[in-house]
Amino acid sequence: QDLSRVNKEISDYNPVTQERLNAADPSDWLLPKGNYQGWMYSGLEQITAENVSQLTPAWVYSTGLDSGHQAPAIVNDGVMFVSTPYNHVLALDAKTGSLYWRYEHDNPPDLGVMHNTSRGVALWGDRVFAAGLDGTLNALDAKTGQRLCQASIGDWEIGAYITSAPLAVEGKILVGPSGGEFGVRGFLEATDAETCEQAWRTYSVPGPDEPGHETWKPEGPRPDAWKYGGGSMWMPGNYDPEAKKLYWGVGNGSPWLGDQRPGDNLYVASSISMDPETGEILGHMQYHFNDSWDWAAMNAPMLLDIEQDGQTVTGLMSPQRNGYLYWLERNPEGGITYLEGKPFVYNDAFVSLDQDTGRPTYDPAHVPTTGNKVEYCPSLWGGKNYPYEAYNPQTGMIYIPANENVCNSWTGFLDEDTEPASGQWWAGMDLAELKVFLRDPQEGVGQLQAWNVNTREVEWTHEFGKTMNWGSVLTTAGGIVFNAGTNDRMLRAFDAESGEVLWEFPLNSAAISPPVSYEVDGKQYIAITAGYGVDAQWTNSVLADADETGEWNGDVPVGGAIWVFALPDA
Ligand SMILES: O=C(O)c1cc(C(=O)O)c2c(n1)C(=O)C(=O)c1cc(C(=O)O)[nH]c1-2
Ligand SMILES: [Ca+2]
Repeated sequence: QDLSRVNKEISDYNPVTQERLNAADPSDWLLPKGNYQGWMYSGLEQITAENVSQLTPAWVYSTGLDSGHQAPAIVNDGVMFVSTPYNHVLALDAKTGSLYWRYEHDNPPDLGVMHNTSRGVALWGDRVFAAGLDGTLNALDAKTGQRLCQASIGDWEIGAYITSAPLAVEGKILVGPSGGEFGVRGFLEATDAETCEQAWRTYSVPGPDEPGHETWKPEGPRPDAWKYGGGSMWMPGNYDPEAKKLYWGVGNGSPWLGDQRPGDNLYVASSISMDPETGEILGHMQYHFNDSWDWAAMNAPMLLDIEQDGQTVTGLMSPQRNGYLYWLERNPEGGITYLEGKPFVYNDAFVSLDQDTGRPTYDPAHVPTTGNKVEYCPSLWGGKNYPYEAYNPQTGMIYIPANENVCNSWTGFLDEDTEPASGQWWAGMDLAELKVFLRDPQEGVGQLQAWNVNTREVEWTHEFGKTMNWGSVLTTAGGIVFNAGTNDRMLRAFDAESGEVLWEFPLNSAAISPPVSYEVDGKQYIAITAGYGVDAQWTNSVLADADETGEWNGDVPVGGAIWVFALPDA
């Protein structure tokens, strides 16, 4: 059937090669985070801290859909691709905003998934790869949006839907399904970009005879807990093209209660390195063993150089959902070693981190257990959730979209009535009884924090007040940091050095997608898709309802629109 409506076929499309992906030409935005290292950094410098206050909309395009728009605009040589909730893909002229084509994925009519979002597409050759909530990976003709082939990765009926952006590496398209709340055993799958055939699949929970399987002790209420242990890989990873190593994040354990799956539970709540040819797991850093908070570790660490004992080492950095910022070392063989971890928000469950390994010591009062009501901070959504942090090599700072001051409590139970991986909620807690609250009801929540990579200290913090921050961060060679994601629906520009607010603009809806930058015909653009929904909207309304100060805006408009900004013509 015809899933793509073609308005105007794209002529002379510029095919995407490994060389182009490795080089990350700043006029393009070919990867979810701009480069393989995961920096959310643009080398363009036409828009500067001095002139950013003159930014004006160049064009706006309504997606025609509501709910949470989380995809960055992917831009290849003047052509923009945006994926939406319910898996539409729009191809647009990045300069004018006129539509080339719209692909509407044929999700089953009875599709029901917990997060109906999409975090972007992958480009390879003359194809666009879009995952479906139904668990498919779809290869589209970049010129027309026609579907050329399809792979079945997950199965939404067991809870293995896909929200992640796929990542293209050396002719393979890598993506994993969600399912950490549904008793799905997580995995990452590589699909051949040409044939849509499976190249490899690696489970994040090791099976019998695989290293790490011993961290799933057959001693709890379910001796075979590993079979449905969660650890979904629901965010796109990063890649070291020189060492040819993948870096991916692994999500929470399933169910959420660690005492129902005794042991450390590798590779839940870990960053792992993998061989892109075979999918073999080569190294790991588990941030917190036996995850019991849904804190997960789904965001891959950024690849950057850091200073350690007066030496420059190849490193990894990651502000994790558990509220700690980590400095790690990576070696060419894929090994990952811990250097340091520091809290960027209040965490009451970690008493300390082991100096050599980073392994936390827990305060048992704040570790959820079966049969008990337990309170902990940060909340299950974490000190930050899926939004991307950014790294600016010119300032030497990383910029973290943080949420301080949010805590929660819930009661764990052993669910003996539901089959794991049956598509039914299987987290071992009842969402209807979840209580989300502020540690200090007078204080605000959302922040943008700037940390110096080498001194390992905070340089500045912007506090947004009575709102969460669900916005990914973009930083540029023009000395700017862009961030949206707040309930006042502003897109803001900050001075990258000082944190001063230089510009703000109210979008039609709050934007929870990553801002990006690109260039066409010598002009620099900033693009962001607005469209509030999913957990950002849910947490905001919970906190607005609980607010007693009257300062919390619970009335945020919805609706998807792609916004593109530029400086006025001289
Ligand atoms: O464990 C998982 O498989 C999984 C998947 C997803 C998802 O696919 O969006 C989310 C989460 N967990 C999650 O814990 C979470 O807080 C979350 C927020 C959102 C969102 O889109 O707002 N998705 C997800
Ligand atoms: Ca989860």
